[in-house]
Amino acid sequence: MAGNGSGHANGEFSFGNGTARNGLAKIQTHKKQNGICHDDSAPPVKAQTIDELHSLQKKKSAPTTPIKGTQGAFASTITDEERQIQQLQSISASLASLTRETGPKVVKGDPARKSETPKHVAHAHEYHFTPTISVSDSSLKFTHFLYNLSPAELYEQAIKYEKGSFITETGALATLSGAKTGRSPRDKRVVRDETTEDDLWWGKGSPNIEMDEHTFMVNRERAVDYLNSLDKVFVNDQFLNWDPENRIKVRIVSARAYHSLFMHNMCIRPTPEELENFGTPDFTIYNAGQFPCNRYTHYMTSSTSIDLNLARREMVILGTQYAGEMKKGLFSVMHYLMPKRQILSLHSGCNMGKDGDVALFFGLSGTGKTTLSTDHNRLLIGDDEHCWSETGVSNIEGGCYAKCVDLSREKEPDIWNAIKFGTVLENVVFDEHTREVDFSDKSVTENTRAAYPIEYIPNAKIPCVGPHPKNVILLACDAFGVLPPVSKLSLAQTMYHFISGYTALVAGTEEGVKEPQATFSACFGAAFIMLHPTKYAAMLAEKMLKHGATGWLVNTGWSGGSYGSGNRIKLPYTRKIIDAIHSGSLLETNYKKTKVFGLEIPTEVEGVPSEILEPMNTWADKNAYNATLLKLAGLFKKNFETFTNYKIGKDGKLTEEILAAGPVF
Ligand SMILES: Nc1ncnc2c1ncn2[C@@H]1O[C@H](COP(=O)(O)OP(=O)(O)OP(=O)(O)O)[C@@H](O)[C@H]1O
Ligand SMILES: O=C([O-])CC(=O)C(=O)O
Ligand SMILES: [Ca+2]
Ligand SMILES: [Mn+2]
Repeated sequence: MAGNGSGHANGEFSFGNGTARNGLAKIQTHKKQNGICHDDSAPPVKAQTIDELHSLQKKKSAPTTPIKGTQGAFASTITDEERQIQQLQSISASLASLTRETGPKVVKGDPARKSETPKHVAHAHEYHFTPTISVSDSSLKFTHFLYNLSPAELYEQAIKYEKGSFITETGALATLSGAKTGRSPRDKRVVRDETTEDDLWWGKGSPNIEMDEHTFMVNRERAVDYLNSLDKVFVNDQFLNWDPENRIKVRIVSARAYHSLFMHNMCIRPTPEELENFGTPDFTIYNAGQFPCNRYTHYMTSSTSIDLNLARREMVILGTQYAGEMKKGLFSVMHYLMPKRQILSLHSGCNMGKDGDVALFFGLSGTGKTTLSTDHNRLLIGDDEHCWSETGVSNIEGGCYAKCVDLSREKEPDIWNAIKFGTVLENVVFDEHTREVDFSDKSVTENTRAAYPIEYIPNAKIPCVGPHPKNVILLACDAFGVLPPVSKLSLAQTMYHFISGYTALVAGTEEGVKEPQATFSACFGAAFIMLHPTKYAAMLAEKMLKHGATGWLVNTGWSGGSYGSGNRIKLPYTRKIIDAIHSGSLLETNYKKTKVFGLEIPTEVEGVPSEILEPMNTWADKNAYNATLLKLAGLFKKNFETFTNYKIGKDGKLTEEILAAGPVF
């Protein structure tokens, strides 16, 4: 008040007609002077101190279910207090150091927030769990855990404690993933034991690099000790798979609010009721990504290690903070668990037309699964990971993970609009003052990403399930520029291309890849599959046959020359092609067969210049085109050699057909 007025006991101020000594209008302190006074007639706050005022600001989240036991005979008799204690025991057990055979002392809540806790909820923070054995200094310490925080709470944690966290102009949380801005497939390890020895795919081409159980425990201990040494850890209890019969409960223990918010967005978010009855998770991730693994540990070849133990149902992350490791680590787990139940797990996007026609979009990183499955005219079931069961398709995740490089509002409006409060923006560059994001800036990485809950896409199909697919679209980003923009595939060709999994890997998603290069990745996701590719291929063939799905190969890559001389096919053209597949009109048109690959290409597609449908037309140098075509065909052939000794399904005939469906030259 000093300098421009004087307080009055009743808190009213007004400017009168008189002039004060300093020449300013004299302040009158009378009540209600002809409406020129401030309308401050509300009663004052009911607080005597600042702390009390702050305690009024927050109220206890409404209990979602009344305390059980008051609901009659069918309700369980467990009290709120017992439930809290069970949760503490469960989390202490998760964080147990197994050599010491004891969990840490755990306390729910933020250690920094104790004084701010409203009186009436303070008791909740007093619940803690103390195990009986204590053998070292670390057991004298409490580990605070922040359990399934809301996005708003996670924003506060990130901004307060994590360097590189900022709110962007549209309300997203910009974060940095540290030194690693893509996955590290060479640092992934899988425990080889009696079961996995026989079940999993090992050896050449397989993503499963072995480690033994003991080494896993060494790394697990390292991660758990690191996490327990912190002031606090984040715990997310969530679900995978929208198919209620095959839902998996996952727990993610992490050190960063960024990781917790990422998984909040990417996994399925339980309702408060579901959370109350969560119980023991089916799978647990220990993300100690800020802390390296010990290079002197057996099997370790760098300071990064992502370790999967299927028997223990656990994953440990050391030495990388790239959040995609968690998402794709869980996907690997699903690639093991689901086929055991005769359910096919797929690295694909999925959407559905208004008439219930479902399309799958397979493709490696950067080929367009997210971009093309996010379609304003169709319902989005999911952008990256699905299951195909006897009852139809279901999304594994609760969110989308879109590439943001060169994102534009015009070309991808739904993704653009999803970048708002709650969305995690990884490694993007923004204006330091306005916080406007520059999506063309690749200073941190080319692999910039947005992770948002699926309901941020306006036409998301919730629950994310649908009937059996009608179209199976294989996306390839062909850097050689010789594959046609679209071709119709026979079942054998679909299998051939599915097993081949060709693309030009777009820079950035995997560490160390700076330029696009030709890649073959079985089932369009060799980095995530656990069984031999032919197992998934046989299931896909069987399902496509049974449900009459049509296969398509769509090149979202180069036209008019290879990478460097030609250009990437325009997104609006690809969208027109996809529209024609969905509508069924592409089945009606005329086709001709290409040389070498034997692909059926349409002579016209509405909205697409016909001359680009035949790649040779777009190349100025026809000899160069032919040479490049043969070069790519040779690469396909060489890649497929490793599969020629395998039988696909029970049918020897299909295997022969698949082998014959490759390039002939
Ligand atoms: N013709 C095209 N078709 C599809 N995408 C295109 C095309 N031209 C350019 N793009 C760009 O390619 C990128 C495709 O990335 P997208 O996020 O859809 O990949 P993804 O298959 O979902 O990969 P990931 O599995 O890594 O998430 C987007 O940035 C998109 O704008
Ligand atoms: O895993 C990632 O980082 C991104 C992704 O979706 C993929 O590579 O398929
Ligand atoms: Ca994607
Ligand atoms: Mn993916």
